[in-house]
Amino acid sequence: MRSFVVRSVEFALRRRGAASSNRRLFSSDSAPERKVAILGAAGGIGQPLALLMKLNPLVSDLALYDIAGTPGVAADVGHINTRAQVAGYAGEEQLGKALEGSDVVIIPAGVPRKPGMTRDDLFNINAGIVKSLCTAIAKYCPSAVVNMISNPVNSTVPIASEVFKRAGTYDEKKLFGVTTLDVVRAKTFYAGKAKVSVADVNVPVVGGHAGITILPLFSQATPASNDLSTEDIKALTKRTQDGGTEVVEAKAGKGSATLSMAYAGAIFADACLKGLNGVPDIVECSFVQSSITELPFFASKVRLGKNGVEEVLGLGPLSDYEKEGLENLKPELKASIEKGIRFAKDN
Ligand SMILES: NC(=O)c1ccc[n+]([C@@H]2O[C@H](COP(=O)([O-])OP(=O)(O)OC[C@H]3O[C@@H](n4cnc5c(N)ncnc54)[C@H](O)[C@@H]3O)[C@@H](O)[C@H]2O)c1
Ligand SMILES: O=C(O)C[C@H](O)C(=O)O
Repeated sequence: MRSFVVRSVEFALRRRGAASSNRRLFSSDSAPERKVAILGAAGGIGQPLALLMKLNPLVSDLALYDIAGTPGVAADVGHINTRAQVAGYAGEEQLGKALEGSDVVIIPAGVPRKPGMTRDDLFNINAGIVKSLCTAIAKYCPSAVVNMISNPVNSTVPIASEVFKRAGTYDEKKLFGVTTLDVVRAKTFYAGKAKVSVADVNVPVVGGHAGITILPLFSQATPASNDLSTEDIKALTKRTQDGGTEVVEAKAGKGSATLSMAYAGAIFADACLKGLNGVPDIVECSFVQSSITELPFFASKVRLGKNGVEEVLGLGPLSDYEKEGLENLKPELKASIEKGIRFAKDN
């Protein structure tokens, strides 16, 4: 059972982007040492994400940090017989130790939505949490790649950029808003509707990570489907945009997506690690500093490499419906970005 689970996860992770010649190079025996820290590791996302990162053979050290509860999570996950050495850190006084030497820091710390809330309603609590965690990152591991999961991502990423700028450590190539869950959802919903194998599907999702700022580009979905009507595409777009709310409502007050988010976070962190390790042609969608539109941050396909972002890829050809969606999302995304920047400057 153990080897089946580990091999399945290893296979799934390697299948995504690593050429077969790289498989041996990045097996657990010869992969470079890589430390990954998860901040918020005792939470709904943090715990399953800790499990998935412990199963990733590219991770040599896994630091699990939260305000409380991490010694138990670390003891539990640490008994799994895979490569990563696990350590739990609880409380602010242990944050520095958790971060020191990290190559990748994943941040799912903060409060999740309840039914009736928008992601922006989380701003007042999560902005301060993200600001203090990023201040510590700037101090203890200024060169780390940062994967921001905490909502509202459209504002928390700009907050992080301002904190790093103020500390003199900002490297735009190393700051990522994790929008992989939007891609995961778009792939699942498209495969179901187009009746194609979900394992073969690709759908870029651009813009941001909230409501209409999430813009799936089904006109670029592969394999292409001629069977989908305009109404089908509109319904798929709306379901992808409302995917988070669908989960929040189904959980009825017990939080938002955790398991699918942990999966998405593990896929994105794995892509970052592969990029750092020099695996070629690693492309994922992410919310990054960007000049492909007039907005300073934007989610699009990004090529990952040894320094983080190697190239921010363009939008490609858009349908008229997508062009309209792009124009509609800009005012909301701009306001969320500016709100984050203002918060960081004023606090
Ligand atoms: N980017 C995405 O696609 C996406 C998807 C799902 C959820 N989220 C967001 O992720 C965040 C976490 O969601 P969750 O369901 O895991 O919530 P949760 O409440 O289950 O867990 C959050 C954890 O963060 C910890 N925490 C709070 N303040 C902290 C601090 N200062 N330092 C370290 N840890 C701290 C809490 O103790 C808790 O363990 C939310 O903001 C949610 O909206 C983002
Ligand atoms: O919807 C949420 O509040 C959580 C997350 O952003 C999601 O997309 O599931």
